[in-house]
Amino acid sequence: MTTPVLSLRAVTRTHGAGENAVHALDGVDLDVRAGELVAVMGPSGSGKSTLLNIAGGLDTADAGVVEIAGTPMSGLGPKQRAALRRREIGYVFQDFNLVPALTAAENVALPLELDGVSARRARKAALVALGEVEIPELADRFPDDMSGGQRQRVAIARALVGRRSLVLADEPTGALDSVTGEAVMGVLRARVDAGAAGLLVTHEPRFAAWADRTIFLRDGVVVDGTGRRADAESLLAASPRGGTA
Ligand SMILES: Nc1ncnc2c1ncn2[C@@H]1O[C@H](COP(=O)(O)OP(=O)(O)OP(=O)(O)O)[C@@H](O)[C@H]1O
Repeated sequence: MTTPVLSLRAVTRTHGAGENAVHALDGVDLDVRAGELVAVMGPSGSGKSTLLNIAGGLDTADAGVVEIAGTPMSGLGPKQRAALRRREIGYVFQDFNLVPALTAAENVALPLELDGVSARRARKAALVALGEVEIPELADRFPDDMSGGQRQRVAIARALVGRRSLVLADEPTGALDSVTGEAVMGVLRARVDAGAAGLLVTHEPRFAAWADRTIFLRDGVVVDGTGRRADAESLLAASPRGGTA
């Protein structure tokens, strides 16, 4: 079997300390392979965003191992980690995180330019990505002059630009009407079918149905259908699309 693009083993993350300690993740095992989209569901506060942040190198685990394409995150210094994030990982945030002073194309080109790609090549790649999310005509428009759905598409184009191998999406359909939400899922699914690995946090079963499998978090633990801690083997094996781990 190929090396997973994302691999988590016994990952634990506690926020705060002492009486206020919150075990946001408690012994999580997960593999996501190229061509696979995994949905993460669970109640508010169950650790979904923490899982995504750790998978994307925005937060670090207290214990356990996180590997991106076989490279342990813990072995990288801050600069190497930032470079890995920019090159390999696309992240769609709940609140878009677009830079208001930059146009759509400039927002999308930004991660490439930060990585040393020339402005011309970065713009070209940004226009391709904006075409993929079907808003090429908005390339020179600023975020404040767009609808929520259009802004979300820009955010997705930014996560997809430059062929990232791992796409992490935290409620990417959150602010959208259902038609636009389905379209966004279609874009994400297409990129995964083209070879990326995808991890999607969603509250909505109809969006999770686009995934190859769904894992459920409760109080920082991956649970099975009965609410008990899921055994690692069932978690690491892919099941049919829309199936549960
Ligand atoms: N920076 C932080 N400091 C302290 N506690 C935190 C921090 N970030 C998250 N938590 C706590 O960790 C737990 C998991 O939070 P997380 O945001 O990962 O949950 P979630 O499942 O994404 O929730 P939601 O669906 O509401 O976004 C929660 O109890 C939360 O209050």
